[in-house]
Amino acid sequence: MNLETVGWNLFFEEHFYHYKNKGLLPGRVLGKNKEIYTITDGDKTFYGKLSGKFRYKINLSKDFPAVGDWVVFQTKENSPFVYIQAVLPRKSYFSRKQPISGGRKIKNGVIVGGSTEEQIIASNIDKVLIIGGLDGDFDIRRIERYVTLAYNSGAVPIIILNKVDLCEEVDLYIEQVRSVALGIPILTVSAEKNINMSSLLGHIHSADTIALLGSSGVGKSTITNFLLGEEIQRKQTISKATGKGKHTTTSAELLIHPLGYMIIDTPGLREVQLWGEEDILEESFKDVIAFLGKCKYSNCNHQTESGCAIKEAIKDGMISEKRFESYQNQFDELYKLNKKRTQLDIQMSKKQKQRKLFRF
Ligand SMILES: Nc1nc2c(ncn2[C@@H]2O[C@H](COP(=O)(O)OP(=O)(O)OP(=O)(O)O)[C@@H](O)[C@H]2O)c(=O)[nH]1
Ligand SMILES: [Zn+2]
Repeated sequence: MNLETVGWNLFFEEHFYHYKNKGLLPGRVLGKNKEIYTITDGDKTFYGKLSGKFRYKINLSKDFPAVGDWVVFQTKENSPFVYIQAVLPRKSYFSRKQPISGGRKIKNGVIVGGSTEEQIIASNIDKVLIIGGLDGDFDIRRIERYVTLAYNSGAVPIIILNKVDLCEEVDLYIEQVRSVALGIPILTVSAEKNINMSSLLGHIHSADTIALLGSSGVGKSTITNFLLGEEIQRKQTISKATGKGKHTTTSAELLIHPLGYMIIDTPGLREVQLWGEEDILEESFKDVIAFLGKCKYSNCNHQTESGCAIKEAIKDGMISEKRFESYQNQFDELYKLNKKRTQLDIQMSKKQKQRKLFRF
């Protein structure tokens, strides 16, 4: 066992304490293929299945092991598999809403209708790299969403503006990003031309687990390749797209660099949506929230009312209209989600009760 090399620390050690004397072992989930989990203890690789007891105990998608999780398992003599008994609490995680029943539609890029459940995409991440491209596809509103997601995950965000080789007005972009990413480091790099990539390496330490967020084409694969080196990519990835020689991520995986840092590369992370309570915006929209509650009327809609602190802040250039609009959009999205979540919680507890009645 060489647990520290794959991110083990005091947090997990404390939670493992209950299992320590029961002949159980800890390991980190590197990937999942159907019902089989690939697990490492820093030295050896194991193939794990859920134990019957654990499977019976869990109901929700978020209770299943996810890539990056620390699990507790039991080995069985003469079995090629180990048996997962528990998932240790997550220090940080990315989740998304997963539609679990029909009747859903996509409206303005947001899933509406149907039932929703939280699905963990990547767990125990230390740093999240939010990637934007300094080219024609630059999208500040996207970066703004990723900032909310990053804060909500509990990981430390770092913003990377890639393709600096294609951009002549870098400062203008940095200024825009700074206004939606308060207090987050912003690095301008070119992964392809290897410009300023050492500044990124300076933010990454041994035993760090890293995830990358960003729209299609901003350079996530190029940055991942840079960080991991071609060799690891070739050895560990599952397939390459035919013809283009481009790396495609077909399933979630945690890739380990010999220097000790790890990257979680999952297709799910690439299309992640907001999930959380409305208050997750407190961190990412500090600038807007500072003015909320300061309007003359407590039920102010921030439209045409007199004494509206938001309208005044916009007029005075303290916040931009677009920024407030983004806040409202993200808030609405979370509000709708949480209404649905409450319904789902009621459904789930009914289901649990039925199961209990059936068994006892
Ligand atoms: N000029 C320039 N091009 C880059 C740079 N980094 C990546 N690219 C190019 O941008 C394109 C997209 O890069 P990828 O790394 O595949 O982007 P991605 O974010 O992984 O995209 P998806 O796999 O669609 O999510 C490729 O053609 C890269 O060669 C850069 O620093 N400068
Ligand atoms: Zn107002």
